[in-house]
Amino acid sequence: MLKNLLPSKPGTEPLAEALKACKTHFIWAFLFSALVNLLYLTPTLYMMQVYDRVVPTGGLTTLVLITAVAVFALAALAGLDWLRGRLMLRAGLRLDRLLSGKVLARVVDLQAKSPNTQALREFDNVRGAIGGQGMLALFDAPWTPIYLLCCFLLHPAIGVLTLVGGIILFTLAWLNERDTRPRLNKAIQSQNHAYAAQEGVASQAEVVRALGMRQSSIARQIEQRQLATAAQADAQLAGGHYSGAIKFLRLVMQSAALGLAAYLAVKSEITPGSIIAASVLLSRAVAPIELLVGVWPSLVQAVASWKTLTDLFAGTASVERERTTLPDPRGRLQVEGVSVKFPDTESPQLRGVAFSLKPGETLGIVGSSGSGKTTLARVIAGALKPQAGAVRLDGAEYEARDGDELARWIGYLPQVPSLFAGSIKDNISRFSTSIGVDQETADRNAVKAAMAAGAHELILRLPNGYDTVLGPYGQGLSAGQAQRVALARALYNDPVLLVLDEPNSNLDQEGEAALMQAILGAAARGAAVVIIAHRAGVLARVDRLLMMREGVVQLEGPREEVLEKMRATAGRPAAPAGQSTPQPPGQPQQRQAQPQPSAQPAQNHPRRTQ
Ligand SMILES: Nc1ncnc2c1ncn2[C@@H]1O[C@H](COP(=O)(O)OP(=O)(O)OP(=O)(O)O)[C@@H](O)[C@H]1O
Repeated sequence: MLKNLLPSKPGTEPLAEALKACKTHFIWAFLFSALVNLLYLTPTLYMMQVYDRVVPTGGLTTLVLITAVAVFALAALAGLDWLRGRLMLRAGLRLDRLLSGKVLARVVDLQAKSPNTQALREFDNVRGAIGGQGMLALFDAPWTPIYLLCCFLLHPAIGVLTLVGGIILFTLAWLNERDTRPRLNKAIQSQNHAYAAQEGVASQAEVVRALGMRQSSIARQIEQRQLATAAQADAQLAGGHYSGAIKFLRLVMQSAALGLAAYLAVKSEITPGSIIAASVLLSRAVAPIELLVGVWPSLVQAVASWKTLTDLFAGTASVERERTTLPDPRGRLQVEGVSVKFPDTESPQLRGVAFSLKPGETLGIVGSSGSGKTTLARVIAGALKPQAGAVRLDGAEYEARDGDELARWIGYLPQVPSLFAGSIKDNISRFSTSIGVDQETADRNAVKAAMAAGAHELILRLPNGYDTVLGPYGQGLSAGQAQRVALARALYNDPVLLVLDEPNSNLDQEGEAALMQAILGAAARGAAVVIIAHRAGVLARVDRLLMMREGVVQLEGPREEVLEKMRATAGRPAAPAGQSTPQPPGQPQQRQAQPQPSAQPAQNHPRRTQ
């Protein structure tokens, strides 16, 4: 089991290194635990001395002496116990310092359908178990055999009683583990679902209110919460039966030890001092088992959380790969046979998409809803990793550059602007002052990007201009304003590749003109620009057009040639029900089912890919 817990898969190195950095803390805490457990024998030995030496002889000097020694030993015990607790707490804090940033980075990098946004909570579970009683209980466990040996030394009968009792207790602890672990795992899962649902509703509270979904969302949350609390209660009840039985058995064993020792003392097989010592020794021998049963739920939760973290790190292995520093790219984009299939879907959303773009060229991507335009934009922006194929910038695969270094060269305006809580200037400069860029440089570049996006005047008209602070999710701007600020953010630091996903969906005429200027400006300085648009205006001056259909590139080539093909295709017989072909940009939408483009194989320009 321990072997499974040690992170060995590629990508989990930071976890292994963090554990290694805390190794000294663990070793010292373990050694101190050994001393603490030895010193726990003090009361036993003290009692034996008092009953066997002081009481029969009335030797008060001896009493003072052994009392002084016992007090000293107990003080050392308390000190060492405090020290080992502190060491484990420090180990937890060190883990936090070494790993919390990396955990957050991995969460951001995770490509899964439902990223584990609770990874930090999972990490806190692990830290809590290390800094709390859980690990100390594990360190105490190996001392059970030592106390057992002491019981045998006292008298074999007392040893046998402790051994039999220990075996019964151990069996109960094992049954407890077997019964409660699946219940606890189920409880943890339901709890995570309930928290995630609650966060989802809280972040969409306005929509929930406006759509009159208050009662239904509360009912759904209560249902999930009830499932979670029922699963928790079930696990607690199952654990409670065992801990109750264990406590009962321990008390019975303690009394049985007293009785047996008294009988042996009457028979003069042990000294009277050993009577109470036998009971104390027995309870020390079984205490770690009882303690372990008590902390078991938190240990199980910590183990589950550790496994989740290991999977998270293994699933994002490429983040910390060593990479050769490459020259600055110029903006030559190559998309080679890219395929994407989202988890839990039947067929791929992108299939063998291929095209290329030179620096300074502009490409418009069109296609009906759900044809895969946004998915392709996400792949080109480096936000989504394709399952097959490659995307290259100046010949180098995206993977060849570190994620942040790659993002430095790409400007991305997603379909939903996705601004963050913070000032407008921080949003435009991508919060770069938080990673050491000086404020003056960041401000200068933010203003430059806003000017390139034609958003400078608009921002100056806001109540606090560039210092206007946005709320969570960038609240505080109109949809059009947000889109223009997000365009400025995309243009920050003059990226060589610009990916704009429906950049004009919320813009007025002035905004659209500014957008056009920004696109032409970026192309003029040599950036490759990819624009996805349903509305024709912004595509009027692109160099090339690419038409998507059901995840496949249907047409691709110089704008006029593709338009001609689309017009020609639009004159063909109607498509089967449920399918539609987008109109050439700039043409009015037809009322009837749209005609299908022909399925002829590709010929010269424009290219046709199936
Ligand atoms: N996270 C996801 N999980 C599963 N399927 C997804 C996911 N995102 C998108 N899809 C599916 O991928 C397909 C392509 O979606 P995409 O958003 O790329 O279309 P689009 O062409 O941009 O549409 P629109 O013009 O409406 O924005 C759709 O069938 C959609 O249902």
